[in-house]
Amino acid sequence: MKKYVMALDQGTTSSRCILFDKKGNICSVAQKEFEQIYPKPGWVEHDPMEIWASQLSVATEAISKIGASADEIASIGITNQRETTVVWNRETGMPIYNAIVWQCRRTAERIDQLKEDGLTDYVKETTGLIPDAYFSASKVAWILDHVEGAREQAENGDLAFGTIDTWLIWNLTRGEVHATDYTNASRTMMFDIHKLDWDQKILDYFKIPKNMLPKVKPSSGIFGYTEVGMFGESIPIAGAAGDQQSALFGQCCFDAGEVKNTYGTGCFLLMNTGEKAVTSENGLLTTIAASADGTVQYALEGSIFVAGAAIQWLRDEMRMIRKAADTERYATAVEDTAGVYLVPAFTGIGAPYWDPYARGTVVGITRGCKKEHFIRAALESMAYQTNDILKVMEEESGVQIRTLKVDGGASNNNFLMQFQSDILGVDVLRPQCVETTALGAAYLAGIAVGYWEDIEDVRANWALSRTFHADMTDEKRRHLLKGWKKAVGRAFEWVED
Ligand SMILES: Nc1ncnc2c1ncn2[C@@H]1O[C@H](COP(=O)(O)OP(=O)(O)O)[C@@H](O)[C@H]1O
Ligand SMILES: O=P(O)(O)OC[C@H](O)CO
Repeated sequence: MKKYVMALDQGTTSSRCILFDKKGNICSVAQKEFEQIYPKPGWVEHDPMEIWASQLSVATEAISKIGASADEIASIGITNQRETTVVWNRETGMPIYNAIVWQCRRTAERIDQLKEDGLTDYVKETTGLIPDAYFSASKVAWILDHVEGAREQAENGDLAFGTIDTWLIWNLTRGEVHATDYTNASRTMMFDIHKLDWDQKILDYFKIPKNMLPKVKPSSGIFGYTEVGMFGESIPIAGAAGDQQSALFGQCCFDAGEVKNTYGTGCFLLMNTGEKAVTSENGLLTTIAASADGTVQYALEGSIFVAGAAIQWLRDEMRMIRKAADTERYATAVEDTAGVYLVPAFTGIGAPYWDPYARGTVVGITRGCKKEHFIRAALESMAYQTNDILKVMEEESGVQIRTLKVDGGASNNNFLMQFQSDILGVDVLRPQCVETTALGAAYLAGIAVGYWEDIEDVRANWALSRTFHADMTDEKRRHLLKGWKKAVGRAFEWVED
């Protein structure tokens, strides 16, 4: 009997595997952090082999932890950090360079060139994206330009490109399947989100041969089967979606106008806009949302590059805290930040400003500034950045957002969620399961094989854990936001010559 659906959640800082049952309960979980490689300031890489090894080992661990067997697993759903780029040799299966991570800024100048070449509007209209080093296209071009012999090999058809979903599918099927889904393709800046095909003009511009690219499929459906020896039984890989689209699905935001915000390494606010691809004039992205019935749905997205990563920075580099959860205790030990603002623009700043040359800034420090104020300012920065996006989203979608569904690691922080509600002036809803990214992938894979019937079947699983109600005067909110606006202004164009 099929008891579980397996979700493989390959995030920016860790690989995770969760086995869910029919009610959406977590039955087993295994997680492993992996190395972040910073070869130069502003550059970020991962080792693709470590990503694959960690993902496989947590999958095996999650199964054995509860004594499950592979034949009890109905299907596998994959969800992943998006945009991160891997190029490998089809014959050997070996990457020709480290994965260039979504946060990496090395191709910022290449994107400046694209803008000078007058392609900004074309890229926006075709891909829904604002040209930026964040997306995969310029990363693939960088690898082809900098790895010896790579361009020639690519032209001969010897190389394959993939985002992390594609890399995992390739390895799970031992090189049988080279595929991605619509949501991941929509983050490459090479995919026409209206025609649902790779865009030849952009490929030509970056000199990327089309033969490197994976086949693009709906997010829910059979991608392939795991090789028998891997788990002792061949399991269908029946779902794949970028992690933010997967979280939107896992939060059951199936209808136009529904919104979620995920507080992970970065923070991503997505609104389902249904069959309509809403174009933003103010720094939001148009992207493809995951759906279970093969129809294409769209979303508006505000991407914040640094959220929980600022907390990791406090832990690992500043050594101010021992673990992320300690931030709540420090933040509530003081009344406010004593006027301190931290703008964590470590890798430039994303929506709605899009300045790749912005850098991290701390302002407002006085002699009385304590560690507690600093930590509180780091948490508050997530809420301020979210507010910047939510206001633009309301304006552009014409939808007034009254409640915000939240998830991701940092949504466990009660101080942050209360402050978020106060700053937005809306109710913040935290579900019982904040692993919605993995849950979304499980739903996509489970619906594809009939483990769940349809979206109505899974909607019943969504359960509220806590509502945070706004409790701040308008005057105080205005005062705090005014300070934030000034602080963000100080971070812009820091490293531009
Ligand atoms: N209680 C907490 N308070 C603040 N930040 C937290 C807390 N718990 C986790 N985080 C932050 O959330 C992030 C982990 O969330 P997760 O959803 O697992 O991220 P990802 O999928 O990007 O790896 C880390 O950056 C961590 O610093
Ligand atoms: O690893 P996360 O959860 O912060 O997500 C990363 C995003 O997919 C980047 O676009």
